[in-house]
Amino acid sequence: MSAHIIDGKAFAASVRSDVAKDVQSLKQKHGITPGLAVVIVGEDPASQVYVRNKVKQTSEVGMNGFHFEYPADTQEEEVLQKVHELNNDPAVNGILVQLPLPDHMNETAIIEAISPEKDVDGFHVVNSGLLATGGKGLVPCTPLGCYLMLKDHLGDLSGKKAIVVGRSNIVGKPMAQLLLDASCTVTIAHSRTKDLPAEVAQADIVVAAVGRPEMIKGDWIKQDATVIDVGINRIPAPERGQGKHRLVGDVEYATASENAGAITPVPGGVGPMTIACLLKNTVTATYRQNDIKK
Ligand SMILES: NC(=O)C1=CN([C@@H]2O[C@H](COP(=O)(O)OP(=O)(O)OC[C@H]3O[C@@H](n4cnc5c(N)ncnc54)[C@H](OP(=O)(O)O)[C@@H]3O)[C@@H](O)[C@H]2O)C=CC1
Ligand SMILES: Nc1nc(=O)c2c([nH]1)NC[C@@H]1CN(c3ccc(C(=O)N[C@@H](CCC(=O)O)C(=O)O)cc3)C=[N+]21
Ligand SMILES: [Mg+2]
Repeated sequence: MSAHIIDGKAFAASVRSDVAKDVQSLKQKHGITPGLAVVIVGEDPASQVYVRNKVKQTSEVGMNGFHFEYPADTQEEEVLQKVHELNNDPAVNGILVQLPLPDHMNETAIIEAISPEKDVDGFHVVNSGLLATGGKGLVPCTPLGCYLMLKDHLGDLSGKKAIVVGRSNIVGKPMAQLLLDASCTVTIAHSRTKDLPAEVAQADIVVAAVGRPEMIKGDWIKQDATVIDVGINRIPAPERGQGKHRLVGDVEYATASENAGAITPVPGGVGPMTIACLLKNTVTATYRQNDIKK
């Protein structure tokens, strides 16, 4: 059987249209236009795609976008200064500092400098702490997008066996937390996991966030499992012409589609949902900062 393809692009469009309605109502009833500030240091190619899509969609939903670009050799102090300025700017409701930062910068110090109420990435220790303890913080965009797709496709997740492959602070760990909150039985796999194929084979839900092109093989996937592929890997595509590239996920898509009940494509899966959730978090942050109940 061939898997249902979860259309992240279409789902993201519907999330954005809800966000646009909220933005309209904030403007009309409260005279507030949500503002998202994005800080980029250096030129990571993966980040460029993300930022390009984000800039366009911020204005499409009627929000203000503020962009600050710095060369790779900028001093950390200058970025910290900008973050403090944005923390104190009432026109800015959300702040995102694009990762990775250049090696000479302390990523943690910069993330922790962001006011937790404006941390729309959900990376601040206050927000990860709130997520871990069942509190009301801001949830990281990529895991939130994955979770919304899973809920939309499966409904109740309770009792399902889920595996998250990858344990980064920005994807794997918060993803596992959301699945646990939804009462899944959660396994977190990583580079030291002994028998990854056997672990994956038990899972009703597989979330792949490894960063290695198609490393999760299709024949590991249990019959009818739901597969969420977070990976964004640019690989050479000489068949498209010299020097061309294409995007693939962390899952061997063609073969996984034969076993899975449903699967997210790359591109067109998790990526668009991440941006939609960033806009959603910015609206959520705006409501909370202004003590407005939705
Ligand atoms: N679609 C989107 O919106 C987004 C996509 N991404 C993509 O998701 C992927 C993961 O991102 P991120 O979490 O930041 O990546 P990291 O590099 O921070 O983490 C990768 C994780 O994968 C684990 N890993 C590496 N090799 C193996 C292996 N052979 N077997 C099992 N586990 C392994 C690592 O284990 P260990 O901890 O032991 O080293 C680590 O926990 C990337 O492709 C990235 O581009 C990321 C963010 C957003
Ligand atoms: N502070 C911070 N927060 C992040 O959330 C963050 C980050 N830094 N750094 C980089 C990663 C990566 N990431 C992506 C989001 C969307 C797409 C995306 O829109 N992808 C589309 C289009 C891809 C294309 O066509 O090239 C898709 O998958 O369909 C990609 C990558 C967010 N990240
Ligand atoms: Mg990383």
